[in-house]
Amino acid sequence: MAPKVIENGVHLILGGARSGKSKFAEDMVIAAGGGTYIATGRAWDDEMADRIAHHKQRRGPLWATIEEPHDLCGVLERLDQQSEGPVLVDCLTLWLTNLMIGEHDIEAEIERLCALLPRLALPVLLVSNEVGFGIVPENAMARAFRDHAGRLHQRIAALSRQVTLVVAGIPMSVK
Ligand SMILES: Nc1nc2c(ncn2[C@@H]2O[C@H](COP(=O)(O)OP(=O)(O)OP(=O)(O)O)[C@@H](O)[C@H]2O)c(=O)[nH]1
Repeated sequence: MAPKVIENGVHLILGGARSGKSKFAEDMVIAAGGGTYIATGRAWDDEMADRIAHHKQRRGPLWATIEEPHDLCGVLERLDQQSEGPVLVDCLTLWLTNLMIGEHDIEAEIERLCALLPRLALPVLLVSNEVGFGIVPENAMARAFRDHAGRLHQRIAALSRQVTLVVAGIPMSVK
């Protein structure tokens, strides 16, 4: 069950694929009367396009949606000047994937995000995939991704007011 009140500051929401992490975060924003959804995902094939259409339909009219695969910090900075409502970012791991594919400077982007988040007046919910529980991936890019994600989560968790791990649809409070 989602907490009824969204507190100021950052709330990191972790979970595996199809763990219910997005629904948990969305329910919190809906309970607060709506907000802005920042989608970092892209419709790279028909299956993802179907999923995105399903997500849009599920969210309904309480939301403003911004689709931004790379410049997450730029969008957050603009929103912080324009609105007061909660912002949900879904998800950090797709943002990392997009940065890796686009050969961006990942460490610099992580530094930029970690410097920005504590300065925001907006309540921000950050959804991300916990990818570190499995065996060591065979290919180098997957290992680099897993390592970037693990380090990013540690940095974000340290500055977050709340951290929740969603397991099989059940939110577990970590911080
Ligand atoms: N471009 C775009 N992407 C979206 C939109 N809505 C959702 N997404 C993307 O869809 C992704 C979630 O897709 P799924 O694979 O279905 O869900 P999941 O996160 O694995 O599942 P849960 O753990 O249950 O949340 C999010 O990370 C978003 O980036 C949208 O309106 N536009």
